[in-house]
Amino acid sequence: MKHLTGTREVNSALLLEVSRLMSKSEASSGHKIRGVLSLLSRWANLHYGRIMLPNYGQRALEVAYSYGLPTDRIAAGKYTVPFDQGLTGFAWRTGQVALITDVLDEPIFIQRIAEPIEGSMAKIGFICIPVNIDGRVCGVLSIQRRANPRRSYSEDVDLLRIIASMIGPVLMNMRHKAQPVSYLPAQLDHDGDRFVRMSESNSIIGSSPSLLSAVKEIDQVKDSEAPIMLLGESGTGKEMFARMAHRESQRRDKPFICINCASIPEALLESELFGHEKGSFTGAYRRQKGKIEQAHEGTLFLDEIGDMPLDLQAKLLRVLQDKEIQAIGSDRPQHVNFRLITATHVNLAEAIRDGRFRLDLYYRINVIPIHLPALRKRPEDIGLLAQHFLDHYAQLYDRNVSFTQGVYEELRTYAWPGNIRQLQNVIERAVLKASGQLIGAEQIGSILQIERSMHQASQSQSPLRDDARPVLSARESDLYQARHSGFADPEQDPGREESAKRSYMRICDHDSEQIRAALIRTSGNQAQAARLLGMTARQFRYRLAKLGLNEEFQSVA
Ligand SMILES: Nc1ncnc2c1ncn2[C@@H]1O[C@H](COP(=O)(O)OP(=O)(O)OP(=O)(O)O)[C@@H](O)[C@H]1O
Repeated sequence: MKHLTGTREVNSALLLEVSRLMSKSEASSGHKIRGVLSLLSRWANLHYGRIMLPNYGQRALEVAYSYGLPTDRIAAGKYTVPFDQGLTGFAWRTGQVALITDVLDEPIFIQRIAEPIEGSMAKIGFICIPVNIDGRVCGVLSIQRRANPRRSYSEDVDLLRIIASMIGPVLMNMRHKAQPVSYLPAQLDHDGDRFVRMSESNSIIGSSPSLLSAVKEIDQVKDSEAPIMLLGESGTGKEMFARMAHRESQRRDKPFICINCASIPEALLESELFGHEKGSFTGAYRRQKGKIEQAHEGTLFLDEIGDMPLDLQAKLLRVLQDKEIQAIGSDRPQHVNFRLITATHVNLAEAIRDGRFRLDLYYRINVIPIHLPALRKRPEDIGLLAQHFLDHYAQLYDRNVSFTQGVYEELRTYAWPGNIRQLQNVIERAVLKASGQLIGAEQIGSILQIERSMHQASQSQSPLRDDARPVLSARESDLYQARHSGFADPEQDPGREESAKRSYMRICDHDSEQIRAALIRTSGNQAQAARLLGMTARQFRYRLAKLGLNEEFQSVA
């Protein structure tokens, strides 16, 4: 490229290279699109290219492919743009090219979606080009560039229009190839076919009558204020349903606040829920809003409510009755208005009988109980979900892989004690381990064999009941408070961002045998072992230490 200096010369060479890339039959669609974005950055200084695709459930455009953007920020939704906002939203709604030459100077531009170029935000332009399939906008190609006297914006727009027209068919191919069938409540009343083909990641996937009836129940009560209680085994999608209920409600533009009552140390749960005033206890350096207050006007999702300590149950009941909270150390009640969704996998009737759960609270929160079926009870969904996760991980890891026929049979005959989360992990592992383009029944069979033995090992071990709720040392407690008060220095605490992904997990979810087995399988690689068990690296290290396995696995990475 060094000898190419004129814009026209660069563009012609680039287009030639792009068409070569597009015609490679062995390359996956993800590989092709990312390759194009990389060429645009390296050859034409059109940086941080991204293809934004719609998530109809969230009414927003999300990054589907990108070049140069930090993956953790993509995962955190930093670049997500609501349909009705910003330049990207404008291109999406109108089908027109949208362009600004200085992101700092444009009021409609959403600043968070731009990245500095060579350390500076000065004179950065942003271009959004609609990507069409059959004349309809199906996504948006967005790109950043620096002011450059040698490249005019109109030349870049011409180039990007051609590129977008080449990307459209690739996206269409993927749509045809992918089988995920997703359900959106908004489509409930549309004709007899209650499923729509879409690629958005947050959709509820399935076609079984039991799943459909749960979705329908949510749909029927979406605009009511009555509390919903989601009942189901771990990994059946309770949190996903809670999010859907919020997304579909009139509170959708307000916060969705989620807290897992089982995995926050008892001593800290009250402050997490109710907040605290500055100086109300050691380490309370400033006022901290509790989750209930954060959920004001939105939805509060209390996961594993069955594990809430009795004294807090009484306080929660009062909040539900009076619609007021009082932060720790405060004498001023504060009005709150939120929709409550709770979830539990424990039998609350038993907990009430044993005196571990208040009957009056149970009546208050169990107004709309919704049962989420275990995966083994709806085997017809397994194939759809497996295909959906295959598609997702093939894109994520840029692998061009598909299943052979026998795989579905293999998957259907397994009991899935960990439900959809377990299926998701199994497919992710299969994609990562695939050596060719086909994933066969044998490969899935051997992964399931390991799953079986892990499950048996966990059944035969006494569950780590005492550790079900993490107990923190005084120092850990201080660190926790500091972190959650927003005072921890991220440099000192690299796990902070990571922990935001999946805030808490119970230590008994993965006992020492599972952790040992995962480490053995990954030859001691803790990051991979964490992934196998569906944990973040930080959660994994925490459990390793808590289970006293640190020394045993000290020497491995
Ligand atoms: N119907 C579904 N379609 C697609 N993905 C699903 C579905 N249900 C669950 N999942 C996926 O399975 C995983 C587990 O779901 P989720 O966390 O909502 O389950 P849960 O019941 O809340 O689990 P836990 O009780 O352990 O917290 C998530 O990654 C979620 O995206």
